Amino acid sequence: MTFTPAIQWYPGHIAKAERQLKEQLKNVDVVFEVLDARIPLSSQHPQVKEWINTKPRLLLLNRMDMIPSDLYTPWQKWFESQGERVYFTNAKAGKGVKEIIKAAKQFGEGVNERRRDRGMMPRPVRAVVIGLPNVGKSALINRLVGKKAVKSARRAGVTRQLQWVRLSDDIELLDAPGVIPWRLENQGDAVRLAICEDIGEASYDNHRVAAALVDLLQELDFSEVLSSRYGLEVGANTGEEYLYTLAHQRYQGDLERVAVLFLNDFRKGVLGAIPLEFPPYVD
Ligand SMILES: Nc1nc2c(ncn2[C@@H]2O[C@H](COP(=O)(O)OP(=O)(O)OP(=O)(O)O)[C@@H](O)[C@H]2O)c(=O)[nH]1
Repeated sequence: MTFTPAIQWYPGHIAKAERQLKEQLKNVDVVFEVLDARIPLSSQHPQVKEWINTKPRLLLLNRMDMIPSDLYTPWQKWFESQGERVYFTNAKAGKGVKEIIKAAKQFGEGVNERRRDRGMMPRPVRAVVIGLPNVGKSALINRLVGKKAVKSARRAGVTRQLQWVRLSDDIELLDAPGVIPWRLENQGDAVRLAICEDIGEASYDNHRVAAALVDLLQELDFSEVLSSRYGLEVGANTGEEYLYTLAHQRYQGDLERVAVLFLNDFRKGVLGAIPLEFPPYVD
């Protein structure tokens, strides 16, 4: 038996967020798009390319600490095969940040060459960090700026107003990240985004999302992390049955409590570095 999490989205908010994002994109030369390294495919928005148009974009696979390091090269190769450049970051610890600044400078040189060709004065390259809610945009901006300029929190949706920050003589950054709203037509993506908490104004049943995570861990051959953490094998159980049994064995049948505990364990990395997506096979 499979369960479809009841994920709801609010169209008015999505339209407003899209307008704000497009406005931010209009003002910059380079775009840093933050993806979740655990789900690099689901955390991409299909329309971003169209919105950015010809502007250079760097894909940042953030939360690199939450996947095994032997996946870095395969992902890099896969994205290269798609014509994309990716960088791995751990925005919390500040890993991979210098490389991004270097790459932005290179793009800036290109921008200024084109300006010079048109008889215009060179100026610092303007950049913006964009991504789905809670993927680590603010943490990354803090690292790029080098001080706690932007509030970063574990809860989705804390990002505030727009301002430029000078990173160096060559780079200016919008201190407010661009939040990408997600129209979730694809329920598979929706479930993975909900599991990783990379969602904004959405609501869902914790126990259904948690059950889907159990199913996914089993499908991806990670079910032993469950038995070692909770002392209960998944065996032939569905995710829903597993959580139900766990709730009755340990938590007086409190399914919601088990679901929240389990989702938090996954989201905080307590269960280990567990990727939920792998690079697709290419010939
Ligand atoms: N383990 C780990 N945690 C991270 C990383 N980057 C960010 N985080 C954590 O993820 C959570 C969300 O980070 P934020 O920077 O607030 O995310 P955001 O994308 O700005 O979120 P919104 O403002 O809601 O759009 C925080 O608890 C961060 O500490 C990372 O690379 N690794």
